[in-house]
Amino acid sequence: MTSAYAIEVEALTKTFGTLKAVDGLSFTVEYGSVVGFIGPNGAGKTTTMRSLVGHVRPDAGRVHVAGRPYRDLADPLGTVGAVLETGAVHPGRSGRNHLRILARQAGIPRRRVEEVIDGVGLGQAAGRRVGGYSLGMRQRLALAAALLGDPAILMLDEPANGLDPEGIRWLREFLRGLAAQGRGVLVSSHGLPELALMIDEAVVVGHGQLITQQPLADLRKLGGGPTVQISVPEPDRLAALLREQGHQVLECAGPIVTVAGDDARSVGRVAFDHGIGVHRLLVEEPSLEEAYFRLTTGKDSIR
Ligand SMILES: Nc1ncnc2c1ncn2[C@@H]1O[C@H](COP(=O)(O)OP(=O)(O)OP(=O)(O)O)[C@@H](O)[C@H]1O
Repeated sequence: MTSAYAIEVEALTKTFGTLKAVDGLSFTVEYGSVVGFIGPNGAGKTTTMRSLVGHVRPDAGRVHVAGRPYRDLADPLGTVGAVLETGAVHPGRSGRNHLRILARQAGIPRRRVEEVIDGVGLGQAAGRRVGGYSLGMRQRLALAAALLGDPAILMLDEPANGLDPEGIRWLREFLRGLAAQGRGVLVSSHGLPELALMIDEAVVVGHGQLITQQPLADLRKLGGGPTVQISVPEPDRLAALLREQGHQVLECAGPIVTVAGDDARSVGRVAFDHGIGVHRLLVEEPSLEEAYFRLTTGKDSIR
């Protein structure tokens, strides 16, 4: 490997007319990790990914894959595989034929086609016309194409879009597997929760600028700490009693009292000791959705 980083974006800026699609953006992706590239629609994710594979010429900044600009790579297909759109496949061709044509054009041996078909679990569908493929199968086919050159770096633009829960689960396992083999993976999405179980780190962007790059575990904490939610017929009375006992009551809304921390047992005990019937008692873990919302509120950028 020629560089410590699979992907390195430094002070990238790209303007279309008067619109700054990407504005001084910097982040990195390490080998052996899956990084989520997350932001609202129009935040500049696709433009950044297209810059990384030379489809877009940056106005300023540095976009390196495996330590170099894409155009300077000796073996581009063997270095980085990108799934930036999934539409451009001849509908009358079978998935296998589509992959064979790509392989022939790139001087990749035919047997590799069967390997990638197996790798993405296209199975029987490989022999069928692409026109009849579901969105999930199209995604697998696009991934297979990106993997033809056995690249150490993968870039996927919104791969979770339109996938059912089964498809998302498959994608998660698949990307985790690629990272476990030491590959660096960048995967974009407009929501954080969708990627929660797939990624090690998140690069969050808004208006073409970096909001934060953090490990997933740290982002979770931004959603606030855990809370105990207790539903009772006398919420105001219970809230007062809890405060007397030193609990921090965060909210009293309808029948539900929300208490900071995760000590459901002692919250329940206060209700029990004072003869207050408990309808429901649960611990809410800090939510990624909340963290993402806090980070991006006011930064929606459909431009
Ligand atoms: N070729 C282009 N010409 C003009 N404007 C463009 C071009 N490509 C992108 N843009 C604009 O740049 C901004 C950033 O777009 P980009 O597609 O990079 O964002 P994104 O984060 O990928 O959003 P989405 O999730 O909607 O794809 C948008 O306002 C978009 O309309």
